[in-house]
Amino acid sequence: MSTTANTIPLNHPYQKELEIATLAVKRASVLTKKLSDSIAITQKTGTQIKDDKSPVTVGDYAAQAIINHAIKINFPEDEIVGEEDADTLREDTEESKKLNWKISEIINEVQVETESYNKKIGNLDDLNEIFDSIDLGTSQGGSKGRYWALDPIDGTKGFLRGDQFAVCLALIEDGKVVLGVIGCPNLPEIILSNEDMTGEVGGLYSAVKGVGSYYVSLATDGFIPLAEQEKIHMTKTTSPHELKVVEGVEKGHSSHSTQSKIKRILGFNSNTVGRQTVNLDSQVKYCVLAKGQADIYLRLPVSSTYREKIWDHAAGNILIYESGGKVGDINGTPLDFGKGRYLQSQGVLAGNAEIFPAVVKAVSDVLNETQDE
Ligand SMILES: Nc1ncnc2c1ncn2[C@@H]1O[C@H](COP(=O)(O)OS(=O)(=O)O)[C@@H](OP(=O)(O)O)[C@H]1O
Ligand SMILES: [Mg+2]
Ligand SMILES: [Mg+2]
Ligand SMILES: [Mg+2]
Repeated sequence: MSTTANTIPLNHPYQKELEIATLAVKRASVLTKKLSDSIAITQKTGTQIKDDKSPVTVGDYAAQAIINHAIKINFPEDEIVGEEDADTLREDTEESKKLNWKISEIINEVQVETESYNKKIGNLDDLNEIFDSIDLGTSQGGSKGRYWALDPIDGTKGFLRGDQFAVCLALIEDGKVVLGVIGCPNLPEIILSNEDMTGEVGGLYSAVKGVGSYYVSLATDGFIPLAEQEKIHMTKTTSPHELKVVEGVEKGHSSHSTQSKIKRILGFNSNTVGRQTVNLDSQVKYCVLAKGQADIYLRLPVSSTYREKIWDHAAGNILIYESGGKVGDINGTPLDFGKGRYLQSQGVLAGNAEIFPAVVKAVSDVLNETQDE
């Protein structure tokens, strides 16, 4: 536990929001971890074809139902910008029936396993309640008022590969993120390189505006007050040989070739680039950065028309700021979460406060050079 732990005020802002968000994300993390483990087992035994997307679909809907319900019963005035809606589930088809059965079964199972949470975040009893809860996620967001941004499973592709994924929830007020909670069910505590990831698997990362960023094992029971969690910090590293970059796995989500050019400008060479790059799906990238296990996150756009969704970055954004880092678009301009369900800007860069200006400069050099070609 951190030596600075006792400096956290017991009555920090957003205490109730943090407790509810934590219990909801934890319950959803238990659920998605079960599904993720079931994919790993069936893949090993060969009983399931690799591109069967049903576990991730069940997980997406079930996790959104659980988290939306927790928000609704505690903060009935708040809106939710959620990734999913229940339109498909309401269809009268055999496929939907099968899916619905699986969704209610796993929700029931997890509610029994985490029964002590029911007092605070309630429970879902029937399918209509589940559909209605999923459909609470239709808010358009914006620059006024209070709403939550939810990605019930971020890193769908990672989930299906048995790699990294995250349950991500953020609270936004007047377009600014004020709280973020990320459950990382498959994330080892120590990330050294693509080949070297060790320690306990499963982490919970939380940040509250003005209070800080914190880590606690997902295996802990219930809500652990921030004073008892580990306070985490970004690095201050600027030395080219010590820098570590996190980037995505999917080449369709970020431009690995542009990122290679940027890394070269930052001083990486062909001998060190492997050790200095860690590829991870989902917002676990922000968590690894906030915990001081990497210094830079590069997400250079592959297409000029793609706009990032707010639920893909809101929780990670506050985690970086509250641990002492910076986040921006390809120009280094802070991300604006008050423009609706999408960001208007392109790409994402994050880094420790010392290295961030050099990253923005390297990105600008590479993008200008590409334009001239
Ligand atoms: N073209 C393109 N560019 C950028 N981002 C895209 C693109 N297409 C999809 N997405 C979104 O990427 C989300 C997953 O991001 P990751 O960080 O996991 O991608 S990566 O595999 O690690 O590169 C993923 O979130 P989930 O759907 O929740 O998995 C998508 O919202
Ligand atoms: Mg996502
Ligand atoms: Mg998702
Ligand atoms: Mg998606």
